[in-house]
Amino acid sequence: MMSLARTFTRLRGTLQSVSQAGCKQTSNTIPQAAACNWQLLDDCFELSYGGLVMHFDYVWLRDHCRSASCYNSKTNQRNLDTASIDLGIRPLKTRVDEENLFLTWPDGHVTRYSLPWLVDSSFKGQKQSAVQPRILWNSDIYTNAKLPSASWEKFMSCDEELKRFLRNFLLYGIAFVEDVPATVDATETVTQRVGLIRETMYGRMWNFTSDFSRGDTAYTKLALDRHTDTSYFQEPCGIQVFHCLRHEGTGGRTLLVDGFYAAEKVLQQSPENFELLSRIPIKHEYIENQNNHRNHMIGIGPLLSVYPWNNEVYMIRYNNYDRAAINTIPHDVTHRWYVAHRQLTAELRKPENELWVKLKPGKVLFIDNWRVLHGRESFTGLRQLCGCYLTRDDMVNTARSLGLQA
Ligand SMILES: C[N+](C)(C)CCCC[C@H](N)C(=O)O
Ligand SMILES: O=C(O)CCC(=O)C(=O)O
Ligand SMILES: [Fe+2]
Repeated sequence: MMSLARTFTRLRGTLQSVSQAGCKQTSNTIPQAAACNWQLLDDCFELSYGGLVMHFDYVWLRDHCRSASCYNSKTNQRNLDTASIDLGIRPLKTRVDEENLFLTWPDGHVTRYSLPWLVDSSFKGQKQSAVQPRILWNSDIYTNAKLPSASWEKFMSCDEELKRFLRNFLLYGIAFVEDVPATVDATETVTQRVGLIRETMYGRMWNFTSDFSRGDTAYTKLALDRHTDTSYFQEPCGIQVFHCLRHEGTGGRTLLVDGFYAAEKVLQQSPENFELLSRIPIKHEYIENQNNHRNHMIGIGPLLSVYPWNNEVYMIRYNNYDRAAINTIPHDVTHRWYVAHRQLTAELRKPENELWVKLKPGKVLFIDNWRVLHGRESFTGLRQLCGCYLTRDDMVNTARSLGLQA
């Protein structure tokens, strides 16, 4: 027997058309309405609008009803119990005007969707643009952009200055504030404009020298190759803040490399390698048994975390020091993974991709630890570095509150 839904197969309409349940096939062609066409397909609703052909699942459409009974617009939360929707639901009536789509459901409930909202909320609309617009850089691109540092006084008092800073930070993954008093307190104050401090086993604010007070190479005078921090967390810290309060000696420059620029090169040259890096979960580990610090952290995730619908990278974990035994894949895949890792490493190590800066008292560096790798040159003498980690959610939250896309 033909289901009721089947009778709606290929019902179609255009702007201002009204189709009735039971019409086997309707096709309206109002000339001025070319901008909006719709069609009730067997398994989804097809909408052509704003230059896009979009497909909406019927359950999705019922689930996204923003009427007062289905959605609390004061709290912006769904009231509707999604599990109560008939999985075979179809609208009985469809109507479109200049700005909206109206669907009438079998129980008489009417849902109104604004057409631009449907575009924003559709899969096609999402695929059209990056979740996070970025400018990928090598040393020349970054240097030629001549990005101004923010200045402490203005940064603390003026939202426009904070907005400029965050816009650059979101685009490039690094940003500086200068003229900050060379104290831990002022460093903490400056970070609080951006987001919330993420306390870890290293503390809230840290202030360290090469005294090996903790069981990690960071607490020595040795060079550190490019890496991301806390790759051994299930959710690595979003932002790293560095403020060099003191250095009486030589060396100790900071190395910065855009991990997404390197990942993009891998994608262009070898999609298979990119796929291995984005699909294969790898463990990172932090084991500390020293000076009464006992920690064992394990984080599992691919080197490149990507959105599956567009391959956009949103996080890189790259820390060869902290990478744990690879036991998540069989040996043949392991070998292919090493080939892919070698290609990513070669890109990350190209001298033209390296940005070297000497941190000085007063100059606070913010690093997107999900994107930009850092390292340091070996050094001599007393060097004191303070800083903290910040949560990424709260940084983008601040950015959104200032009207930035993030
Ligand atoms: C920044 N601070 C000195 C506190 C900690 C350094 C942590 C270093 C660790 N190997 C990692 O890469 O996560
Ligand atoms: O000493 C430095 O400049 C950075 C060391 C480091 O990588 C870290 O603390 O995370
Ligand atoms: Fe580090």
